Amino acid sequence: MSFAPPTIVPSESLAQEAAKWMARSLQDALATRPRASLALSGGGTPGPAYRALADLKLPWERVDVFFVDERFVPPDHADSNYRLVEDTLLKPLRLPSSQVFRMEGEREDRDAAARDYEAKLPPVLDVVLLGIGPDGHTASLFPGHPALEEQQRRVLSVVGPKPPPWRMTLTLPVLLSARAVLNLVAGAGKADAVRRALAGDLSLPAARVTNTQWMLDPAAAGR
Ligand SMILES: O=C(O)[C@H](O)[C@@H](O)[C@H](O)[C@H](O)COP(=O)(O)O
Repeated sequence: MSFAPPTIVPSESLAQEAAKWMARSLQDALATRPRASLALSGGGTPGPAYRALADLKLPWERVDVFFVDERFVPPDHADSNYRLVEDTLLKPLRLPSSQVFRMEGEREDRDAAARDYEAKLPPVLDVVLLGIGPDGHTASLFPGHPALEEQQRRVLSVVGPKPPPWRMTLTLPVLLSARAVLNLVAGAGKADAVRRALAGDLSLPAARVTNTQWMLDPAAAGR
């Protein structure tokens, strides 16, 4: 199976275009269902897209926010994906906590935290925002890690090479069953990983999420 052709967007409008893609996908889900689920990644790339999304008009009272992955740090830590999403999306929208399903990175028992998150996840996620690392990881699914082969568990705690090392992540079956998935990528440092993933190099975890639409800036598309 191959990917849909990537969308290439000027760097200055990447955040806005990603926000519009998320909004459209949420609207599509809400057209046929009472509520929609949105699962978000961390990292350095998506913050501006979340800020742009917060400015878009949507029936936010019908949207539930989930997480693709989380670092095992407290929610107010600078490395917390929750904190990123809180600062850029949840606070600007004043989204009530009843609509926010956080991965509990502050827990000592990491496996129990992952199992508890499985219980919170809906059967199918409507909209998922991913990123890719220069090594081809996506979510906190790293190249060569046994978590990549997981078929039963929907959420796992893993140790990865990207600091901070302890992570919680959705697994491939969850990502592959999602209704709309975007991989948002910026910068020349990702160009080689993007090229290899789009060419179907399955040693890259991002290449395994075959239902992904890619949105790249020209530097990330450079190879
Ligand atoms: O929390 C995380 O680290 C992620 O969710 C991770 O999968 C991220 O999307 C990529 O590493 C890209 O991250 P950057 O945007 O920082 O390059």
